[in-house]
Amino acid sequence: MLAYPSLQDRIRSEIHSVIGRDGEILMSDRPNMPYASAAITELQRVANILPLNVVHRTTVDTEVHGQFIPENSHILAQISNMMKNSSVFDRSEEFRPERFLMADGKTPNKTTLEQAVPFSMDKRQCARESLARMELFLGLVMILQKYRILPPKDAPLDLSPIEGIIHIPKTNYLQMILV
Ligand code: HEM
Repeated sequence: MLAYPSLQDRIRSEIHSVIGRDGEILMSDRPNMPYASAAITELQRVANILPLNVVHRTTVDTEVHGQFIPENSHILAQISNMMKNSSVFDRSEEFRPERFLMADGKTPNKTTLEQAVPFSMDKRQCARESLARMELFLGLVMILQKYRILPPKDAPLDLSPIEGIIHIPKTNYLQMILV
């Protein structure tokens, strides 16, 4: 998002129209901020912190789309791969929050949303997904309400992650401009 200041401006104008420049953000404001919500989903799609899911195991012989998987197989689902390569994500390398909204710019797009699965899916999906989603929403809104974030002044922006079990951002000395 840092690489797209105009997109930040669009989110900020949505924030200001709902809670103003100095208002306090509440979770009950989220339904009125469809663009900010879509931008967070897009952020998690393109910059997912978990490159691979955790390992699962089949407890019975299983078949997925005609592919037989015997009992006791270890399964490592590639969440990031799905979010990059699913056919519902048109021009998937581009950062476009609009892909999670219908043409009216407000209604959530169920087709794309159901393929954005940073928290995995079904019974073992992230146990604190709702808490993480709250933290992401409140944190992002509180920052963008007050600041325009720009890339470092004297160095190139490096958005490539430190690779590991989870992806960690590299240090970048950002500019935070009060708006
Ligand atoms: C952006 C933040 C987060 C992401 C992307 C994320 C993602 C995930 C993923 C992909 C799994 C594995 C699901 C599976 O086995 O298929 C998981 C499991 C889990 N997560 Fe998160 N998580 C996040 C934040 C959190 C937070 C803040 C907490 C706790 C405060 C948490 C608690 C857990 C727990 C307890 C499990 C294990 C669930 C189980 O095996 O039944 N997560 N998470």
